[in-house]
Amino acid sequence: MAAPAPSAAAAASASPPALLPSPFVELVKSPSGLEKVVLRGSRNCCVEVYLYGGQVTSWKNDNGEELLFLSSKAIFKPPKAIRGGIPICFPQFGTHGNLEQHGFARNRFWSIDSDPPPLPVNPAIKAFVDLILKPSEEDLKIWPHSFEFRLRVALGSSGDLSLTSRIRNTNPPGKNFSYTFAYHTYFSVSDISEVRVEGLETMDYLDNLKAKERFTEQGDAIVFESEVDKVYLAAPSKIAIIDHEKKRTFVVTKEGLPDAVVWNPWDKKAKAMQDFGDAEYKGMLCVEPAAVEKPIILKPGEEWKGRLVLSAVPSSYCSGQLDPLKVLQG
Ligand SMILES: O=P(O)(O)OC[C@H]1O[C@H](O)[C@H](O)[C@@H](O)[C@@H]1O
Repeated sequence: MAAPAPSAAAAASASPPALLPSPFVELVKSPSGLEKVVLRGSRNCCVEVYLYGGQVTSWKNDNGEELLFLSSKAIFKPPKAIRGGIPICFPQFGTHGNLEQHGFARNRFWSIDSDPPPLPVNPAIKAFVDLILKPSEEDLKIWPHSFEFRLRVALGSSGDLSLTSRIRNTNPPGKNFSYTFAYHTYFSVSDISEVRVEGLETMDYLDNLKAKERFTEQGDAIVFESEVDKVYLAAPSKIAIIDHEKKRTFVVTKEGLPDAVVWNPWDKKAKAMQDFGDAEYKGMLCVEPAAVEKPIILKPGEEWKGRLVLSAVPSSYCSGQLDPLKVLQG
């Protein structure tokens, strides 16, 4: 049976400087009392990751502009997941199973992993941190599987943010497990009605607002005029979110994650959420690389890897010069 994951306080006291050897990586206490790791890049580029949830809550570019949405009403206290940034949905996405919505990884305390198994060296990485989550005795009662979930959060020298998840089945022989997963990424946008998403045209999707019924998207880029909650199936590895007003394009690259969820709660649902401002739906959009339709199955000893890379590039697309292929092929 796996040892329970240490609490945040234990993780901090067990964090000698050797755990965070780089001057670009720092463990700090936030005003809420929760601990976060700060990754610093060139100029004002910076990423913040809470040990609570293993959750990225902030990603800033060279100019110090925030690129992720974090609600002004976010609650930084268990058992609620933090509203915004990049919550990790594991071992269940949404209501696709018997666990609580989006699983439990997003409201558990992760630890800093001082000795992770190696990942391919990427010379473009400026600063990174490795976190780990193992199930506690309580977790094993609700999901009776032993696992090691390793998460690397890395800030590239050009300001790209990457998240690499490695999930290993550490059950005894013969005990497979299956799970669904998502990087529930909240992007900050200037005005949702000025945003369009490219890469999901003509894709099939399950509509969460219509009892998960399957439909096919039309041929145009996706725009937003009302509540959206769709799981696009077998989506391409690159998706672009084009913010006309900000003249900014987010490029989302995903590996090992076939699906992509698109969510905006719009006005009515926004009002119903305790940890979300009534009008905040106008300034956010979730595009979530995910594995939802076909659960991932791991045998004991097997490891799965799922990766997300985010970059924010200036766009001149408001001038009508957009070549979608350039965006989608990088
Ligand atoms: O409120 P939460 O549990 O964080 O879920 C927020 C949203 O997450 C996903 O995008 C789901 O597709 C939505 O159905 C859900 O409403």
